[in-house]
Formats: sequence, structure tokens, C-alpha cells
Amino acid sequence: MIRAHHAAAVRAAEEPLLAAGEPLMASAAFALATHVVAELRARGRVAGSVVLLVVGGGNNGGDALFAGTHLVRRGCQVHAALVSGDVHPQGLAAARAAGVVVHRVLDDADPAAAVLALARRCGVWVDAVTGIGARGPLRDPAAAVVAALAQERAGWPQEPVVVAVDVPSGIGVDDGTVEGPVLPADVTVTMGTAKPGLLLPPASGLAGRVEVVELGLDALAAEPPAACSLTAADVADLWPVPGPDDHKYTRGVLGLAAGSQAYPGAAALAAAGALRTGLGMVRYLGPEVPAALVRTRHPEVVTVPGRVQAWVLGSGVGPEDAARTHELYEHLRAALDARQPVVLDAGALTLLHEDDHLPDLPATAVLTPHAGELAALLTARGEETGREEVTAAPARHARLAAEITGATVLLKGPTTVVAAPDGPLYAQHDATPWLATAGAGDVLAGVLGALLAAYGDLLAAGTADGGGLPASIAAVAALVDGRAARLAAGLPPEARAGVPSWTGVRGRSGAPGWTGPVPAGGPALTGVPIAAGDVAAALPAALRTVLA
Ligand SMILES: NC(=O)C1=CN([C@@H]2O[C@H](COP(=O)(O)OP(=O)(O)OC[C@H]3O[C@@H](n4cnc5c(N)ncnc54)[C@H](O)[C@@H]3O)[C@@H](O)[C@H]2O)[C@@H](O)CC1
Ligand SMILES: Nc1ncnc2c1ncn2[C@@H]1O[C@H](COP(=O)(O)OP(=O)(O)O)[C@@H](O)[C@H]1O
Ligand SMILES: [K+]
Repeated sequence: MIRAHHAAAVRAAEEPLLAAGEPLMASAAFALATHVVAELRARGRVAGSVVLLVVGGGNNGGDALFAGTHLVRRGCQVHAALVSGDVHPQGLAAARAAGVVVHRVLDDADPAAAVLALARRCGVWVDAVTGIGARGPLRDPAAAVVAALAQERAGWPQEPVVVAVDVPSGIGVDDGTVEGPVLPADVTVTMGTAKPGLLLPPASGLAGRVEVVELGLDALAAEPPAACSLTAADVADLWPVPGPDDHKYTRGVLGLAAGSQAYPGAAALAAAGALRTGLGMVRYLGPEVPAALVRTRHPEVVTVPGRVQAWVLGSGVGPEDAARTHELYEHLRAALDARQPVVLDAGALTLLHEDDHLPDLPATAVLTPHAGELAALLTARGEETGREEVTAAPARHARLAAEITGATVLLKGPTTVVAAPDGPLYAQHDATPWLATAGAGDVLAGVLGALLAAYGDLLAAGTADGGGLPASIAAVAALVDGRAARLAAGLPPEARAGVPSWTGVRGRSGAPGWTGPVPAGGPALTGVPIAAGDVAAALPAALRTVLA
């Protein structure tokens, strides 16, 4: 699990160490320099490379200035552009003494142009404008400098190498929002622990590879993270594996009330996802057209009522289908009365648009909206919200919906965000954009429902919030579903797997003095198109990569 903590928690954990005289900044700076050197070495050579430090007014800039002293010793030519009038004094003195060339760009009529002219000669840009001390989006002059660098880099996406210190300056460190200019990083070297903004979208998309520098912030180990991302090892911990005494009822029975006369396919896709996740039985309840399709495609599925341990409700049900929506309502009431976990997808989400006919939901109810559905739900419940607002701040809106309804919310999108009314946020970036295809959500609902069914008796017997278990189950479902999508698309199972491959050193045309690294190129893996059924079919292969 990658754990991320809020800025305030990091400060609190640093306090006793700083009071005891621990040289945290020296450690941070050395680690930063080591990572810059590693990036340079991976791309060619270290000595002779030209490095730009973009230095702000706090300790984040201090990290970079001290790192600069190490880089000079490794033979780099290091320039520091000071974008604040008041930078870390000891860091500045040490940098000067070591031979870092200091540029007071604020004395220039156009600081952004001055930094840009300098940057064009440098193969590595170290973004040390702000870290956890940032308040709001970047302000000028730092904002103008960062905007100019970001624009320059957009034209040369593979050069220079951008290394962000702690976080890419300008992101919402605690919530992952991006409300002003940010320079996208190739690597973020983050101090002590990850920060939520490195995991949560949209800011997570600007962080590149994240390297966590161990600073011995022991106090954080005892605290629940503010946000986290599960990894393959967490799947192995949570995935239900049958023992010798298990039978189909102990393995879990999923009640599936999905699909309709108009959208029968959703029933078959959700069943496919559930069956390949592993459970005792899928029991399908619905009209004859989808029921017949499910029986044909999946003869294992039972289509008569009976005992279940969890439900998937609503995939493939349109809000105009009043009769089917009423059936969903009856299933939901019964599930809540029996304390059974339940997935509310698509048409079942509209049941929550009014709050006077249902009790507050428990966290064992998991909502699976995409951004549009979440915006509609929030608006119906008195929080006027558009789809774009959800996309700009997914974590905040998922949490809000969880607080309003009491349920756990799995918000679908490029990064899946899971929020319960309290506890950590989960951010899973395991899939591929090829997954954005009709029916993919139905498969995911089936995967999630099957996992909840396997944990059904435990969740029904436990506390109403399931002790945070429903949120971690939802994150695991997104992870495995995302991996299956990647494998189906012909991609390696891990998203963001390691450093992109770069080799060689060449000069940058029109950039005299350029001595930095340049990527060898070669097309990135794009993968191939997939249909939702392919994702379900790839689930066993995806599980082989995590349960072996
Ligand atoms: N406390 C410590 O000794 C350690 C701190 N560390 C580093 O120090 C950083 C935190 O340092 P600080 O608390 O000094 O804060 P930062 O350096 O993150 O930010 C504070 C500076 O940014 C400016 N600033 C704030 N908001 C701004 C905005 N919106 N636009 C433009 N400028 C803005 C402030 O005026 C101030 O100069 C961490 O992110 C980490 O990089 C590490 O060296 C580990 C040890
Ligand atoms: N850009 C993207 N990158 C990766 N995954 C995506 C992206 N956009 C959507 N997804 C995923 O694709 C699936 C689409 O589900 P959904 O929108 O419910 O489709 P449907 O309702 O047709 O089944 C979800 O798992 C979602 O998280
Ligand atoms: K930074």
C-alpha cells in the first residue's frame, strides 16, 4: 500500500525530530541529489550535465539548494533561479560556496523570460518552488515562471527531465486539485511519506514516478493515511481464497438485479465479472429477456430467488424504466433490512436522488457512479454540482457523496477514487483508457459484488461501517478490474511501471550548451482496443499476476 499523509500530519511528525536536532533537510537534499544523479545516469552521463534549480522561498527551495551542492560535486553545472526574494539563507550560502551559479531573476523585468532563457540550456529542471507549505495555487512571479516552463516543456515533452521536490509546485497538496499553473514532473522525490495530491487526480497525473525518501517519520506509521493506493500485495491479503471446508454458500452468493428489457447485456456482463472473480453462486433476478441471455451465456447462473449474501443492483436499468426501478427499490430495502452489502450502480443510483423513502445507508452499501452520475446525485441531494466540477476535484466530491448518503462511493474515471464517510481515500490508477467502453462498468459492478458476497456474512455481522473493509474491497475490485483491462489490451499488468526507457545523450537542436540527456525515443506501448467482455475474460490472468 502506498500511504499518503496530509501536510499537517507531516509537520507534526517532523517536529520532534527537528527538536532533537535531526538533520532532516540534509537527508532530504542528499536523497534528492541521488535521484537526480540516477535520472542523469539512466539517460547517459552525470558529469557535465547542466541542471536548473527553480527555487522558491521556503524549505522546499532549501532542499534543492543543498542538493545543488552535491550535484556540483558530481560534476554537474548547476544554476539556481531564485523566484522568491527571500530564499533559504543557509541553503543559498552553501550553494554559492559549492559553485552553484545563482540567478536573481526577480531583478529582471520579465522573470519568466529570464528563467526560460536559462532553462533552455539545462537538461534537468528541479522544481523547488513550493512544497507542503504552499497556500493555494501559485502566485506571481512564481506562477508566471512555472506557466512559462510548463508551456516550453509541452513543446518538448521528452526533454528536459523534470524532477519535482516533494510535490509538483502548485498542486493541492492535500486534495489533489490543480487550480493554477503546474510543471508536470517525470519524477517526484517526496520527503518522509507520499502526499495525497501525489495519489489523487487530477494532480496525480502531474507527478510522474513518485520516489518516497525515508526520513524516519515514525509517528506517521501509527496514523491512518489520509489517502492510499493499493498494490498487488494488498490484493493477495484481501482476496477470498477457498479453504478445504468451503462450499458454495460459504464462498458467497451474489444476488444480481441488473439488466432490463432495454439493456439486457448489462446482466450478462455483470455476471461474467462476478463469476470470474470467484464466488459460490450468482443468482440472477430480473425480466425474461436478460434472464434468458444470462442463462445462455452463463449456464452456471441460477435464476430463481433464494439465499444471497450481497447484491448488485441497477446496472443496465434506465431511470425511465419505472417498473424495474421499483424492483430495485424493493431489493434495496430487503438488503438493508438483512444488513447485506449492496452495490448500487447506474439505475439504482437514482433511488438515492430522494432521501425520504430510504434510511441512511451503511458503508457496506457501495455506490459506483461515474462523474456525471455523481454530479446528478449530489445535485439531487441539494449540492448543485456539474460533471466538470467532479472531474476537477474527484476526491472531494466522492467524500461529499459518502457523507450525504452514508455509503461508500467508488467514483469511476481515469483514476478510480473510493471514499467512505470517514477513513482513508483510495486512489487506484491501474487501468488503461481502453477501459472507457460501454459495459465496462457492469463488469466492475460484478467483480465488486462478488467480493462483497464473499465477505457478506462478515460484513453483515460486523459494525455498520464494516471497519473500513468495504472501501478497501472496492479499491481491490478497481485494481484487479484495471489490471484485467490492461492485460486484455495487450499491456503489461502494472500501470506506471518504472522509468520509461531512455538512453544516449545528444545535444538539443538550437540549444547551445545543452549537455543533458535526451530520450532515445521509441513508441510508448499503446495497447489495443478491448470490449467489456474481454475485461471479464482477462480476470483470471490478472489474478494470476497478484495471487501467485
Ligand atoms: N521542516 C523541515 O526541516 C523539512 C522540510 N522539508 C521541505 O520543506 C518543505 C516545506 O517547507 P516550508 O514549510 O518552508 O514551505 P514551502 O517551501 O513548501 O513553501 C513556503 C514558501 O512558499 C511560498 N508560498 C506559499 N504559497 C505560495 C503560493 N501559492 N504561491 C507562491 N509562493 C507560495 C511562501 O511564501 C514560502 O516562501 C517540504 O515540502 C519539503 O520539501 C524537507 O527538507 C524535510 C525537512
Ligand atoms: N480514461 C479512462 N482511463 C481508464 N479507465 C477509465 C477511463 N474512463 C473510464 N474508465 C473506467 O471505465 C469503466 C467505465 O464504466 P462506466 O462509465 O460505468 O461504463 P458503462 O456504464 O457503459 O458500463 C469504469 O471502470 C471506469 O473507471
Ligand atoms: K516543489
